Amino acid sequence: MIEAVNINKSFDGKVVLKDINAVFRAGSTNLIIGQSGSGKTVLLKSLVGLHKPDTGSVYYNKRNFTAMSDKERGDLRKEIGMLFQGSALFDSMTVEENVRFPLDMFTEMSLEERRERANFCLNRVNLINVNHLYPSEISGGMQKRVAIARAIALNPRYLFCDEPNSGLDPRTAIVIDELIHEITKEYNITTIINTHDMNSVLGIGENIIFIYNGEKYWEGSKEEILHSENKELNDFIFASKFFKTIRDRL
Ligand SMILES: Nc1ncnc2c1ncn2[C@@H]1O[C@H](COP(=O)(O)OP(=O)(O)OP(=O)(O)O)[C@@H](O)[C@H]1O
Repeated sequence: MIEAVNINKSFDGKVVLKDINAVFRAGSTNLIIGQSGSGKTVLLKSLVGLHKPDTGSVYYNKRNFTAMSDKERGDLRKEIGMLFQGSALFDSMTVEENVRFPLDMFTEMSLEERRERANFCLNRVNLINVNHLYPSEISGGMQKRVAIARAIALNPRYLFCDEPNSGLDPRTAIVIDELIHEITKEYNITTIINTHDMNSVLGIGENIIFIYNGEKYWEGSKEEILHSENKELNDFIFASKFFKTIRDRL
């Protein structure tokens, strides 16, 4: 579980996050949604320690991350997997080397053990016989799977995903969402996902937080979101004609 308590963040006097309180549960896909510029990325970066909140604290399973020394924070980061926008694979490394990378960096495992673990993770995301290929030789959906395999290589307790299905066709996007959801359940990971994608919201939104102008305006599940009375949330989700039609039929 990750808790954000009274998080405030400004840049050059411009308030970007206002008193955010949120609980992100283990074994759940927790989604942060909101329009462009609402503060989702700044919140995600504040949770993971890439931004220091001006005030407020972040707790990882009751451990106060904000108050930790650099060394303690560094140790805790080994429990965190990250899935960046655009996969962020290393172009000059093969698929297997990409997945092995965190194991090479942060473990004392032998080469054989690291290769075994990389293969286990690649199998888990249904990638077989592509170990020797380079990222440019595989599809965008496969690149995302490699990035997921790399993110779970160290057995993370926490997984952060920034727009995990950006750039993918709708069908592949659903496959990637479902994979993240399955892995979250299987390993009881606290997963936090930044997204604009309403398909993700309705597919895997177990706990959804809606940010509007840096404030948390709404919180609920995918079952609740289509029935919300919150005007700003409705303006956001029903900006799409498709979802408006769905609501009108409910
Ligand atoms: N390092 C920074 N310095 C100054 N301002 C910043 C910085 N990072 C973000 N901001 C500002 O904070 C606001 C929120 O940005 P943020 O990237 O969190 O939005 P977002 O909701 O993630 O948008 P998007 O969906 O487009 O990625 C924006 O006005 C942005 O310009």
